[in-house]
Amino acid sequence: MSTATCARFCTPLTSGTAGSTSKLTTGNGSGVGNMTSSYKKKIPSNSSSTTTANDSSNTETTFTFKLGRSNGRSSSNVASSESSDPLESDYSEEDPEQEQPRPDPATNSRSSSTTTTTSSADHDNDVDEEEEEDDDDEEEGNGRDADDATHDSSESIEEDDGNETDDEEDDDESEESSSVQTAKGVRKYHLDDYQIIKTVGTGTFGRVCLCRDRISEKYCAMKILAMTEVIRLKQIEHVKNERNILREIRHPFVISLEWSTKDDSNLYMIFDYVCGGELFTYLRNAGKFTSQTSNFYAAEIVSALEYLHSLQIVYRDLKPENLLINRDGHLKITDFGFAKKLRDRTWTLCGTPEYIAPEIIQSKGHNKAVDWWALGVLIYEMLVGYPPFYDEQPFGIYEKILSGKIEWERHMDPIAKDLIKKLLVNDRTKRLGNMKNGADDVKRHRWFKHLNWNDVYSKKLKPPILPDVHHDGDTKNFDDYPEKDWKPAKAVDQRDLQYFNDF
Ligand SMILES: Nc1ncnc2c1ncn2[C@@H]1O[C@H](COP(=O)(O)OP(=O)(O)OP(=O)(O)O)[C@@H](O)[C@H]1O
Repeated sequence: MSTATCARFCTPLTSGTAGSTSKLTTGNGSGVGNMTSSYKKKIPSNSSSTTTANDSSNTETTFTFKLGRSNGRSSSNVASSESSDPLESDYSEEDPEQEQPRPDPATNSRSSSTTTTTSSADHDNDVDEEEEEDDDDEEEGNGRDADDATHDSSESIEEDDGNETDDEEDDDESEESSSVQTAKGVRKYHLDDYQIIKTVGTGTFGRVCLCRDRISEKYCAMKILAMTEVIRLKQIEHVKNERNILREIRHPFVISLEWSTKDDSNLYMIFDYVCGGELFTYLRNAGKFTSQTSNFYAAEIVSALEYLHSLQIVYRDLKPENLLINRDGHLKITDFGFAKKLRDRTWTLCGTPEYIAPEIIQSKGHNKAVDWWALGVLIYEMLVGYPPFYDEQPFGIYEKILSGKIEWERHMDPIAKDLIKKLLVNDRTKRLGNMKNGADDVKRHRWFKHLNWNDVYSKKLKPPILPDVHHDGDTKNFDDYPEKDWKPAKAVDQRDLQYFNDF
């Protein structure tokens, strides 16, 4: 994500009203326009065939949506809270001009994002209904998810986080000085250890910079999130989830969090620097990938999803923008801002319109199955060059997702097509990856039959693309962001700082 405007938008998903744009400028957005135009050209005006791949449930759900700037790259969505917290009340901004969805299949880039939530009444109904039909639920416990719109306040966040991933000892230490982190047991970290070199990406709340660790001399990426923005956009829970989950995980195809801290204005997360840039860029430059190339990336994602799901973590934001290519050509999944540790289904509507699963739109509660749906969308997009459900407006995208109709290219690899069809099944109890054999069903699909999955995990497969980089700190694969655009974030007061006590 390297766009000028906010990459995440929140929209309450409630009956009958239309939301509007919330424009959040955080950078200059250079380098995105080309992507947009090449994407536009690739949206077909008609297709060779259309099939219905699933049970195409009807829905009478009406929703509001918030429009952001279309720029060829999708914006992530965030879940909006219906909390009465005054800190959160100014988030939505009305824009009557944007009220009507205007589906136009022949145009444009990936749509901007939305954020939606559902009413508590709906949730209650859904719980009963879904518990009967979803055979994957039992293993995820009985607790109602803290992302439920009615519980999406900062209070519930803290309760949730405390039970799930927090290490109290670490929290105390980082709170005191923001210079000590004991997870590795050997080093005292301090922000001054990091020399900021250059901005390589922007996000909803701030930016990601290339840094040099003065102690180890390693390059790393520092994600800087302005606390005022995190609070204003009601993303306290998601940001804490992100940090807590990242602290828990380690996998070859998942970004590694080295350290995190805060001061009185920003939250900081230090990651390995992945110098190859986003898969999105390579895909847009190539137009589409071969079946072999798509297979390679899909296999690494399957390996990562299997790992995350084994920890009851649902990722919820799979898309080419969040897949970085390392210098060795292997993937690193980044941006765990929507990741969620499951105890049961979760209800918050978040994700990116083109990648959202039907059960999210229908507010049925959702679980790991949403990641397998998104994998189907991703494989399609890699092979075809654009996503299977496309419209200028999120509303139109949602309609297409729910219709279950997929347009297929005539010359598409039939085995890959078969896998996509089995992933893009509306009924999640019949979706590959979400049935009783879990990820094994995906791994055993014919499209992957040539693979040794241990070799995949051990990075023994030959990467199809090696990024053009000259050294580990090379930034040529990232857009340029004028550094003078950045103003120091405002310090938050003591009361607001408490929201981040355990960060
Ligand atoms: N470890 C990394 N190495 C190199 N670049 C990175 C790294 N992490 C993030 N980036 C770059 O910065 C961009 C923004 O990162 P990220 O998506 O994590 O931020 P975000 O604030 O969560 O964004 P969003 O608001 O879109 O969710 C990425 O798309 C990527 O281009």
